Amino acid sequence: MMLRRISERVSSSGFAKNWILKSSRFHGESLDSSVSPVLIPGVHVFHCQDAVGIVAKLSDCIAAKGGNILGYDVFVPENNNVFYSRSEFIFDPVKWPRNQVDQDFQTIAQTYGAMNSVVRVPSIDPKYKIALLLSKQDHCLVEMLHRWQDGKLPVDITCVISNHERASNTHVRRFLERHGIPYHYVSTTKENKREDEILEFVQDTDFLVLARYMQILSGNFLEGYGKDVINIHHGLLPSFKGGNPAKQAFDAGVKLIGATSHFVTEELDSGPIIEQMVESVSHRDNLRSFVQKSEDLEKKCLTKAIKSYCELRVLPYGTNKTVVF
Ligand SMILES: Nc1nc2c(c(=O)[nH]1)N[C@@H](CN(C=O)c1ccc(C(=O)N[C@@H](CCC(=O)O)C(=O)O)cc1)CN2
Repeated sequence: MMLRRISERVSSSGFAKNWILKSSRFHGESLDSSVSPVLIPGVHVFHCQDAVGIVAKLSDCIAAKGGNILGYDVFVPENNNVFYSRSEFIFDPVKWPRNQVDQDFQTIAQTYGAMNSVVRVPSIDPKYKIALLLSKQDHCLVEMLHRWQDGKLPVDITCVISNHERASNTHVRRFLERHGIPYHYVSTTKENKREDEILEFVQDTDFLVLARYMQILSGNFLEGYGKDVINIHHGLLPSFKGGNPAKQAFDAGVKLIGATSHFVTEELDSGPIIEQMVESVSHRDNLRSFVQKSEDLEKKCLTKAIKSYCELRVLPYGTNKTVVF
């Protein structure tokens, strides 16, 4: 399943929510780095069959190497004998070298036959490499680029691919050129979606982001790519799948509109949901305000989903759901 890819990646980088620690020291310690260690943040996510003592084992693994847990989320669903956890901790990489962190957690993962066990140390591990795909509208892309530029999106953007051409003097093209990010115009037709060429461009990425890419990706493409693809749908799924969800919602007389970020599966707009955002609408709204409100929601929804994914907050749950810590 697409979501299993998360567990296949040992590391990536990103920042734990609400604190970005370049380094940290325990209270009362000397600031002289030759005396007190520089502590760096790490994140670990774990998914296995439920059993007694998992939290004790995982927290002892961190404490035994002098690590200090700053946050710990656990989820054990009702009537489902599975265990999910996500821990945030700081540690001294001199006392607990990066590869040893992986080995120590892997030993526990083997003990429990874990389905997922992934560690990430933002200040050491390479950032996720992503490619962005879009069609005509570029408001989601621009939002992603600006947040990336502000350092709020811990990724490396390897390229932008679009089935719509953009002149070299446009804001998007000028921004990409300034940052050395290639723009690939891959025109598509109903008969030829040129997926092989797109696959070539994205082979070296960790995951893909569809930022209003209005072409349905084939099962062959998704299988050939073999890693996660995240989409933003400008509607509140599962309602209003497909094209023009804002118009569908307007015609339906809804009082809430929304945006949904989800994993891409072969079936259109049906993959596991990662993030949703909503806003009230009323009889005073028209189609234009529906579209404007939807676009504002989808920009925020997509960037929050990507940030959560990069921070290892998103885990597969059941057949078509996610746990988002
Ligand atoms: N396999 C998948 N591919 C894509 C998904 C997905 O969930 N699974 N999400 C879409 C994005 N999308 C809505 O969010 C969407 C994209 C395209 C269409 C559509 O009807 N496209 C037409 C062509 C439209 C055009 O050329 O302008 C089509 O492909 O026939 C609906 C919804 C991205 N891909």
